[in-house]
Amino acid sequence: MTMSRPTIFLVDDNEAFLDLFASLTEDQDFDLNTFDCPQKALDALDRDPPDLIISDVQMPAMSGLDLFHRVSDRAPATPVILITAFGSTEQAVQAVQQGAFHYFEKPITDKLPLFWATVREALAKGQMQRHLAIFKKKRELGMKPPATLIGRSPAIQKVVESIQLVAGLPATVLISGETGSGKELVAQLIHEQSGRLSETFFAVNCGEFSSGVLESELFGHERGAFTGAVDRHLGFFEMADQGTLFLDEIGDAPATFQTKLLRVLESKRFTRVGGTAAVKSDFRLIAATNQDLKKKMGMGTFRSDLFYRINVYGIEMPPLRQRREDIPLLASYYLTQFGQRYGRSIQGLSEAALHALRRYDWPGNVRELINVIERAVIICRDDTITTADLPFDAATNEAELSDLNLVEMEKFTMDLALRRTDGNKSQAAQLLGISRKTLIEKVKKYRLEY
Ligand SMILES: Nc1ncnc2c1ncn2[C@@H]1O[C@H](COP(=O)(O)OP(=O)(O)OP(=O)(O)O)[C@@H](O)[C@H]1O
Repeated sequence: MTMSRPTIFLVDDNEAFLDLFASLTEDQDFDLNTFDCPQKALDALDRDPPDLIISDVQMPAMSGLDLFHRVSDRAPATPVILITAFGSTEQAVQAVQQGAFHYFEKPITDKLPLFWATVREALAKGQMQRHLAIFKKKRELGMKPPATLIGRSPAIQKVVESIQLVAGLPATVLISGETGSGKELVAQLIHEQSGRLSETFFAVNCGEFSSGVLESELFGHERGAFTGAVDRHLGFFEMADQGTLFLDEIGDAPATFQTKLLRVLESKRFTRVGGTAAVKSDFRLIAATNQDLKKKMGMGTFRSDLFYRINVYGIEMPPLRQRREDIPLLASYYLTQFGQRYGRSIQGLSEAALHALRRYDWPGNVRELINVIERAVIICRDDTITTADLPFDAATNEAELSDLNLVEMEKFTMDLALRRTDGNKSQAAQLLGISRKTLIEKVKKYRLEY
């Protein structure tokens, strides 16, 4: 299924008509495949469904009406236009009553403008149905607002450069990093900057589903593929055509799925579960993992050929504790966001609260920080968030100060002075009563970043 040039199957046992039709369509904006026998058309449909089928009604092996019924079973979204000769109009009318798109009486040469208009309408309807299926799914999943990557640390700057470098290339990207460190956000940014034709970005967590469900979610399934498959279901591979598919926790993908995924990535084709038709889809894959895939490869639980296929370009997300200078920026960004959401006008965080945030190790990374800020905004009674609004034990900095040793006390005070002066070292040194030179030395020693 591609959105560029549509494909039309023309089925007629009369070869002269096939030739005539082919010559009429030379300058039309679609690809025409002609079949002198309906069975051949059905076989081709199983391999690669067209966007429209135009068929004669009276044919020896199978009537156009039968062909229409079989098409509705195998590819219900494919519109069918029937062409009738004298004497077979009744069958065509019956087919239209049962859902065929339209019928025309031969000769069509005397009504070509109307015929082409109908063909275009049928193609548009087919495309609209596919768009609608994708649109519905997108609405179901909730459209994501544009991604914002906060952070000025060198580690985040490196990530931003990687995104810019790889976004426009068709390469598969593997993002690794701890949970909540922003892997999905980076994937979304790559998608936004990739210029992919469609705006679809689908995220699927491979660890969330059992093997069977994962396959049916990604490959889709045909009606009757298994108990409960009452209708055809489009999978994410198909819906992400021209867009981006983000496979999170790829390390958790079951072995059978890994094998099938490798095949899809190599051929860009797949079949729906329970189906035989080969479906084409041009999606860009971004995968993510919070596990060490090389280790899993060593243990034999992750296919090495799949690893090399997805790790064409790797991006490593640094954990938040390794870029503590981003914590105040993230905290204030999300403070504003939640302040607006909950209708609270909170000015900021107390020095001690900010200090506690900077000291904490954030095993849940940015996601955990967001939760902490949201909770703080909700419970905060004043216009400033204090350590009392923070959940973790280490937050009680005021009480904890007496426990700090002298070095930590010094670090804390310098941190405070630098923040108060917006990082102006001369002013901070003055405030602390030490020389600028000493301050610079200590800043370096304690790795205080401003
Ligand atoms: N640098 C950042 N700036 C702003 N928001 C961020 C940043 N990094 C992460 N976030 C936000 O933190 C939350 C968690 O990020 P995300 O879902 O991308 O993490 P993840 O690494 O994919 O997590 P997991 O491994 O658990 O799937 C999201 O709401 C995301 O928008």
